[in-house]
Amino acid sequence: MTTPRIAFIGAGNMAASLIGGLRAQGMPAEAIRASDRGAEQRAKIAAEQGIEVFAGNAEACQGADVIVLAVKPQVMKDVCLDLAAHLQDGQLIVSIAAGISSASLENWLGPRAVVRCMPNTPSLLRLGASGLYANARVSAAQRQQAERLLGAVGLALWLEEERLIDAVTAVSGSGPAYFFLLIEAMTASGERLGLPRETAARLTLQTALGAARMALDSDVDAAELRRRVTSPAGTTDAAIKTFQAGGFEALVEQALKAADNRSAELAEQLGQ
Ligand SMILES: NC(=O)C1=CN([C@@H]2O[C@H](COP(=O)(O)OP(=O)(O)OC[C@H]3O[C@@H](n4cnc5c(N)ncnc54)[C@H](OP(=O)(O)O)[C@@H]3O)[C@@H](O)[C@H]2O)C=CC1
Ligand SMILES: O=C(O)[C@@H]1CCC=N1
Repeated sequence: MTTPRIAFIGAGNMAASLIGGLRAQGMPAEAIRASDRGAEQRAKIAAEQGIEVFAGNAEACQGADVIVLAVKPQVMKDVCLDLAAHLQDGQLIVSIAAGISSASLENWLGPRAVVRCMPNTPSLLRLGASGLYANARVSAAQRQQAERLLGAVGLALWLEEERLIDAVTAVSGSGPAYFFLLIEAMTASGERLGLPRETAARLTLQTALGAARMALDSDVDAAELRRRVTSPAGTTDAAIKTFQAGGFEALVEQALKAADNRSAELAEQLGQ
């Protein structure tokens, strides 16, 4: 397969993560371009990634095979309405915006092949996790292009139903922030228990990495791995009981439900 030419509309956090991952995977800088309304943002991504940047979104899309819409959901409608007249036949639209349906995108852009996906920021390290949904206009070749784009920066899993993108957003799109919160809290607690901050931070991070690696590589599930750490009436047991007494599992469920609801709410508010 020849290298598709990819245009990113919006060159913020997520575009930088995806572009960084694609570049690390060996995609040539010439195959990637980006537009952003901010001159500083354009200069930053051009310097970091060596790609060509544009102030105009339509200009960036000229000749692209794949157009990645990477602006905030709140500006997506205006961006699409401005772009609609400038798109070319056969271009694949890939949207990474939370809560913007493929139907809304087609309302604003006209009938288009649209892949909606929900990546996450570890894509920068090629450790991303994405869910993808293709509308009926997406060809088999375009499906491959989208899978190649997201697969280049980590795990890319297809979804049969678009509504499940909300759940992917709640689990893995927003997910890195939940782990960062736990890392922040464990580091601060370690420090309060007397460890130097740097020591607490390094122990926490290595533990997070080791636990994730073990869970990935193991043939038993996370619950069994947890049981193996937990000696009867030991230290882990004391900590886990404290988590559970505080309603940890119910809180996680509430938090993910809030993210899932917010994704659906954004679709309702911004999709008209
Ligand atoms: N961050 C994350 O972890 C994830 C984000 N997403 C989705 O990715 C999308 C982008 O998020 P994120 O990268 O965090 O956001 P950012 O704000 O970092 O990036 C968006 C960029 O688009 C620019 N922009 C705004 N309006 C326009 C316009 N009209 N034309 C061109 N560029 C414009 C913004 O400029 P300015 O700053 O001036 O507004 C900004 O530089 C969102 O839709 C979000 O839902 C999906 C998965 C994970
Ligand atoms: O917080 C957000 O809305 C975006 C979508 C997933 C991660 N960040």
